[in-house]
Amino acid sequence: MSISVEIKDIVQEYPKPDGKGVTRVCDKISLAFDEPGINMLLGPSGCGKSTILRMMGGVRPIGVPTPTSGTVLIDGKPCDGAHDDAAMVFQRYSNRPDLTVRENVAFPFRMKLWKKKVPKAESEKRITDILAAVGLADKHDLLPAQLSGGQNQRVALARALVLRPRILLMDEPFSALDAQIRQEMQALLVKLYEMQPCLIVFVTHDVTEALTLGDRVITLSTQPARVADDFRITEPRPRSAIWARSTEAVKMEERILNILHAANPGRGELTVTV
Ligand SMILES: Nc1ncnc2c1ncn2[C@@H]1O[C@H](COP(=O)(O)OP(=O)(O)OP(=O)(O)O)[C@@H](O)[C@H]1O
Repeated sequence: MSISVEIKDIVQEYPKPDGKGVTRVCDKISLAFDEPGINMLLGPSGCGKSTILRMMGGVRPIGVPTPTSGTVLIDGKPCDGAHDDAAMVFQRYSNRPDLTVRENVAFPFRMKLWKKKVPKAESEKRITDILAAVGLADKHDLLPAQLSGGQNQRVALARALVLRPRILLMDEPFSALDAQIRQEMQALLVKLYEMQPCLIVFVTHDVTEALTLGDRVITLSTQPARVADDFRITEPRPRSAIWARSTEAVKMEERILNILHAANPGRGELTVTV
């Protein structure tokens, strides 16, 4: 699987709520991703992480030019609107309450584009396979209200991955889950990534989550955001508790926290899970 995503000199300004002028949220952000991998994106609240993720997915807010300047290139071509290379997973799993687990996962294939692209027999097989991979084969005919938060997030993950996206954009997907379920979901994500490698960009406020999952950790500064730090982690996954307490990991943790604290002294939503 080959993939290249380049974010070049992105500036994003949004109109101020009182209508007087604009707020610059992102200031000349440049990032390049040229291989499958799990890329963690951290930064103080409001620095524009979701904005960047949406831009990569070609999702545009109504009435605001996005980006204000700069470009996002996918395989060298400008991404200036919705495209079918990326799938998104959000903190709120946004499953349709009136559809069963299987129908929710099948939902993308109802869209004309995917109906045309993937023959019915193939889409049915993919749905069955991904439901098994996320551990929901026996729950396929339940409704979202009959599932736990973790199970609902499994449905959302399955719905994103059933399309076999080259880019998976994840916006704090596990932050509403309790610690144990979150760890299970992290392990599941790694398993799914190994089965089907793609370019994952994963927004989190949790430094431990970044060090547990990331091949690469990118930290943004406060608004207007710039890339403050960008490093790789070569330790193979799954990463042990011994590694998490190693000098290498502790230094990485301090490196991230120093930037976040400098950006946001005394407040923010930082978490370190022990
Ligand atoms: N469509 C919009 N119109 C106006 N302002 C917006 C719009 N979208 C985002 N913003 C503002 O831009 C800033 C960055 O928002 P964004 O959600 O990208 O940040 P974030 O880093 O993901 O935040 P958090 O960590 O709190 O989720 C915020 O101040 C937000 O209010």
